[in-house]
Amino acid sequence: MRTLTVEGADLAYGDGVPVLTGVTVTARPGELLAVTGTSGAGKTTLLSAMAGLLPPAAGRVLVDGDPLLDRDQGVKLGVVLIPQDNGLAAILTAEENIAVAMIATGGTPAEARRGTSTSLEKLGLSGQAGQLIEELSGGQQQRTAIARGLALHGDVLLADEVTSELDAANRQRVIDLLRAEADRGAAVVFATHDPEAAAACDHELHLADGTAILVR
Ligand SMILES: Nc1ncnc2c1ncn2[C@@H]1O[C@H](COP(=O)(O)OP(=O)(O)OP(=O)(O)O)[C@@H](O)[C@H]1O
Repeated sequence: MRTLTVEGADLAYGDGVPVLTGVTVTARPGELLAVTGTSGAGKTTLLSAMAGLLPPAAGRVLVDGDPLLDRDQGVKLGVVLIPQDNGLAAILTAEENIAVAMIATGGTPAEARRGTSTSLEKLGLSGQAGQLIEELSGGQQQRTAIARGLALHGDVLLADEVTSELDAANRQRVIDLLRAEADRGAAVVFATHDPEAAAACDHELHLADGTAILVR
């Protein structure tokens, strides 16, 4: 299992003013790290950098001490991102979305079949396996994206606002599943607006006014 470290990172889009400056934080195997902050504080920006999608303007993102240079390398190193906008293909079914992702990351068709059905079941979506994403509710789509993220068995799991459209029971189910990922040994980073969800994590990094402070 791998440790992801952000070291003195300034994060910006193009030549713009940095969204965050001097971010230093470590996501450790077996732990849940909440990333909190108001809308626009930079949670997605930080998770994008942790995924290898946004190279820091200054500082570094390291996976087990090696610089993370791009998303392809992130995927190879087992850094899984569940994006805020779910990132699912609308014209594929729930099970196809998961199977495609598993096969693209080296799974065999048999593993993809098993992994798809197990992960959909964990999210209470066995009955929706064959439905097109565009036919699912917002919360069902969000749960499908989580099922896909879990099926990839990442060493690092980055979950961006993945409970925003869920009812209380499903929100708790997802928090329990993220905890189970940490118990499996993954380093889990969970961006959330929800104070109760943040309280369920081992540590909390709070983003405000362009800086990141580890409050717990
Ligand atoms: N692709 C982009 N290009 C330029 N600026 C961006 C881009 N994406 C985000 N930003 C800016 O970066 C800042 C932080 O946005 P970000 O999406 O990281 O916040 P957030 O904390 O995830 O917000 P929310 O809780 O609303 O999802 C905002 O001011 C936003 O306008």
